[in-house]
Amino acid sequence: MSENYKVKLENVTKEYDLYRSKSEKLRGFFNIAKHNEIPHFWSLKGISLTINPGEAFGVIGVNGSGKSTMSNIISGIIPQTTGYVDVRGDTSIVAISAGLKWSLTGLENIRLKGLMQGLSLKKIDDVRDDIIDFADIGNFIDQPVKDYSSGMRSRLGFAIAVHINPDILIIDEALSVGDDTFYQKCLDKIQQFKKEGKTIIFVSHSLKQVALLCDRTAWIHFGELRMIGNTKEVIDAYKNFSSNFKKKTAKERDKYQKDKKQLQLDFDVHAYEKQVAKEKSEKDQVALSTAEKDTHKLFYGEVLPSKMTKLSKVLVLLAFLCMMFFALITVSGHSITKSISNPSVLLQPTMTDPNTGSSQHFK
Ligand SMILES: Nc1ncnc2c1ncn2[C@@H]1O[C@H](COP(=O)(O)OP(=O)(O)OP(=O)(O)O)[C@@H](O)[C@H]1O
Repeated sequence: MSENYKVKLENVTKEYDLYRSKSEKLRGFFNIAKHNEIPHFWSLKGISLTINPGEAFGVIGVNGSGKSTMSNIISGIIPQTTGYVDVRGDTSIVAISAGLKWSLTGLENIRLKGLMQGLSLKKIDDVRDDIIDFADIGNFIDQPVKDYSSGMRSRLGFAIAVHINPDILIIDEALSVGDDTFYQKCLDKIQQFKKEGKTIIFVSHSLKQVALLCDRTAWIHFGELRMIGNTKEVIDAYKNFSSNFKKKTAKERDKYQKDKKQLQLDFDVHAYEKQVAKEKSEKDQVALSTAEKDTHKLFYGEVLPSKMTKLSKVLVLLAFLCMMFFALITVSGHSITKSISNPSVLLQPTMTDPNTGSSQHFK
């Protein structure tokens, strides 16, 4: 029987290349940069967790710990670097920085998000007024979103996300910029969602809001899952960490953060894969070679390479050579068959006589 979950992550990592120039970016894309030339940062270092249907799931952690990276991977905005991601149902994300197209008006954004979610134009028209009512941003609905305040963007983003009826609602820090009245309205809507048995992923620095809303919570710490479980227990452990951290001197705090970030720069995904395979082999009592094969499939089976592979490099080179060949044929004026049977004629361009139309070779 298949497991009953809404979201499953297994050994999910996310690597960012820290390019320092456009030429580095280009070389990075074509995968021709020298080994270790471009620094890498591992925003996630192997996250495994499941989120159950109908659960309100909290995600907490210090700034830069990887919370948004994880929620963006779950919502499909960015791909993982390795690992298995299974999301059962439509997701809708409300985040301060995601979702709305800034050059479009509020109304156009409603249509766009609705269409992207697979709603018919009729269904979008049906919910449009509810969204406008909920967002309560007056005539600004006809203005481009770039002219909105952050609170107004948050209102519209939240209103759209909850009215397009997603199976999984992801809220990433989006309640922190609204005023009190709107915040209460959002809380009521989230509670209604919970009652309807929908799944909610709630990313927040507000431990009070997480405690109020979430059944289970994950604490992400510098790219790793530090703790997962009952919300109160996780929040207590996090508060304990924070109060101990505050007791350290500024120098100690700085060193702690630098060391953790360095571990994210030095993370070796191949060593991690080997370690996962070894643990799998011991746990499932299977040969190491079998576990290594399974682990490799789990890590890379559903991941599209973001850089050029050897095969794509060869294909691009072939396409380039073909293009050059046909360009030379055009310039030389010889026929394709003649050029293929004797490519050296490409070096002897012909000249067409404008009176007779006949061609002659240049010597
Ligand atoms: N596009 C990117 N390129 C390089 N590094 C990135 C990129 N996006 C995120 N990061 C890095 O990944 C790490 C995790 O970022 P993320 O936004 O997921 O953290 P967060 O826990 O949501 O932080 P916050 O609480 O401040 O919102 C950070 O160190 C960030 O600098």
